[in-house]
Order: sequence, then structure tokens, then C-alpha cells
Amino acid sequence: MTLDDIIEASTDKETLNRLNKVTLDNTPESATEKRTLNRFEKEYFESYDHYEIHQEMLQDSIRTLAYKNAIIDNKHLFKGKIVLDVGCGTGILSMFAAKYGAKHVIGVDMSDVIDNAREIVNLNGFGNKITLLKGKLEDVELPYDKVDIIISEWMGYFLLFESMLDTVLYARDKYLVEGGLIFPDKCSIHVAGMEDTNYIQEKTRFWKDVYGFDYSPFIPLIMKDPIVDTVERDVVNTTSDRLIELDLHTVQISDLSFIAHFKVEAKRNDRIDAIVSWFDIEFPCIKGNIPVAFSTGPNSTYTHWKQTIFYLKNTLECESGDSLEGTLSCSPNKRNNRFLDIKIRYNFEAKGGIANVRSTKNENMYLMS
Ligand SMILES: C[S@@+](CC[C@H](N)C(=O)[O-])C[C@H]1O[C@@H](n2cnc3c(N)ncnc32)[C@H](O)[C@@H]1O
Repeated sequence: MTLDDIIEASTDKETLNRLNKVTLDNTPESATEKRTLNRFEKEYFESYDHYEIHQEMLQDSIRTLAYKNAIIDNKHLFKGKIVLDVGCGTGILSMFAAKYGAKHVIGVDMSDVIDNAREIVNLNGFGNKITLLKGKLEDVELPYDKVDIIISEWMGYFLLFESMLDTVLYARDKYLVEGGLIFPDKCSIHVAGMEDTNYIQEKTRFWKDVYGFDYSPFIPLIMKDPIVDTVERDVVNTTSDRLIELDLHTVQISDLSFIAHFKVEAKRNDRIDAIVSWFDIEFPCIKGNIPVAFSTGPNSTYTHWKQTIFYLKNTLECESGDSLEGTLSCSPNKRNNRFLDIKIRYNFEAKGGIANVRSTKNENMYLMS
């Protein structure tokens, strides 16, 4: 009897147990041996071993309900389909897919949390519909040559931190049937200018007087760290611009190293201390319907991704209508490709009073680690 036959036949508890035995017995503990991982990869997957990080993601209801609603809205598309959950974690997306019609879901994860996920999936009665495989997606052997749908929650801070999208694209190219679906399938990164005088003053004050000593050489270094934090909407003082847009059906890994142009305009007389960035996500839907989507921007409900702030080298004294234009380049760090090297070049063109004094050009390098 093949795995497929068992799935077709499995309606009772006995076949359910048999299926799990077949999949577990025929599958080595992990398709990827931990000792083969380099230090960074080991640290990365270990960061997902513990339940707490999964609790944070599960409790992010904007995130988790978006997946649930996107699947429910597209029940007809999931019905009878083979689904691959890339980086299944605790199995939540696999269970949504199985509950709302998928014929069989394969969940893959390299972290030890998949051992808990197996128990959870069985406890909730999905042992006959969900097969969980431990290992790196790139190393596991799936029981199918092709799958109909890929679901994955791969997004990191600033969308691309962690570089997990590479794995989804690998899965797409290897396993997704022609015309198959990817949940989600569209995403974009956005930027705007913001005022954050308190942060700058607080940091500057601290480093200028550390128990009576001048530690100011640290000041430019702090400016190189992108900060992940919640940005209140009223400190955003420029228009926003879409930096990049990715269609998961066509994007290539090479596109994830990019230089993108942005241009925003000051909305009031104020100061611009930083560029705030966020991302938006959209799921597939049938033509004519409104897609399930969510934003991680300052105008939207809190998500665990918050926003990512890039402090500029100098404060820009802006008047309404002044423009801030530039480029943001981003690529995976050479030593650890889960980190991001980001460079922002900017040209601030003041229009109103003492325009030539206020106008300035500069650039800053950041390491997102
Ligand atoms: C952001 S979590 C999402 C977990 C779960 N899907 C959810 O929505 O709650 C990403 C998961 O993908 C796993 N992962 C990342 N890269 C992977 C790879 N190349 N192969 C297998 N698992 C991977 C991580 O271990 C982690 O558990």
C-alpha cells in the first residue's frame, strides 16, 4: 500500500495510527543532521526550538488569522489538494489547510519544535491528513513529486531578515505544480520619514557621559543598527513610498539583493531623524474578490514584526513640501546570509527658508543582525 492509498482510505483511528507509523518509521529522525549545519544555521534553527517564539507568533492574531481567513476564503481551492507547509513550526498552518479541505498536507521544519507539532497534530485528529517531516526543506524527500499549494510564514523583520524566502522559492521551483498557488503570494516594503528626537538625545546624552568619561565614538555605531520597535503614527512626518514589490510566483533569489529608489515629501515643519520601514502581505483570491491582506505599518494594528527604523547620520530640519529622495540597497550579509547589509543614500532637498543650509546629502550603512 502506498502512502497515497493510505491517505485515501484513512477515515478511522486505526488507519490514522498506521499512517503515522508508516511516515514516522520510513522517515529518519531528521533529513538534516545538526552537526552538518554551520554555526549560524545551528543558531538560527535553535532559535525556533523553544515554544516561546511560537507562542509569540501564534498570539499575533493579525498574522495567524490572515492565514486562517485566506484559507477559509479559498476553501474551494484547497479542497482535495496536496499542500506543502514550508517551515511548519507548531503545525498551525498545516492544520488550517487540513481542516479546510486539503487532501494531504506535508509540513517540513528543521527545528525541534516539529516534535511537539507531531503530538499536536495527532492530538487534534489530523494524523491521517498531515505528515510532518523533520529536516531542512532543501534536504527532505517529499512523498510527492509535486504539490498543488505552498503555504509558508517566512517573513522576518524588514520582510527579508532571516532570508527564509530563499527556501520558499526553492520549494516553489522544485515542488509547485504549474499553475499552483502560494499563500501568501504578494508582498511589498514601504518607507517614510519620522521624527525621533527623544531616542537620539537619550542615546547621545548617555554615550557622551559614561560615569564622567566621553564614550562618544559609540554614537555613530548605534546609528548603524536598525531598530525594530513600534512607531506611533503621529511621529511619521512625510508621505510614504513603496520601496519594492515581490510577486512570489516570479521573484528569483537574485532579486532579493536589490537597490531601490524612494521619494517622500515632508508633511509638516519638523525634523526627520530616521526612515521607518514596514511591509504589507497579500494572499491569493479568485478574480473579483477582495484578497486577505495585512500591513505591518504604523497606521495598522500591532504585529510582532513592529516596524524597522533606520536612523540617519544627520537630523534633517524639514518644512512642509521638502523632499527626501534616495536609494536603499539590501543584500544578505556574506558571513551570515540570514543577516542583511543595508545601505541608505539620501538627498534632502529643502525648498522653503534657508533652503541651501538645510539641504543635504549623506549615506549610512546598516547591519541587520
Ligand atoms: C516564522 S516560523 C513559522 C512557523 C509556523 N509556520 C507558524 O506560522 O507559526 C518559520 C519556521 O520555519 C522553519 N524553517 C526556516 N527555514 C527552514 C528550512 N530551510 N527548512 C525547514 N524549516 C525551516 C523554522 O525552523 C521555523 O520553525
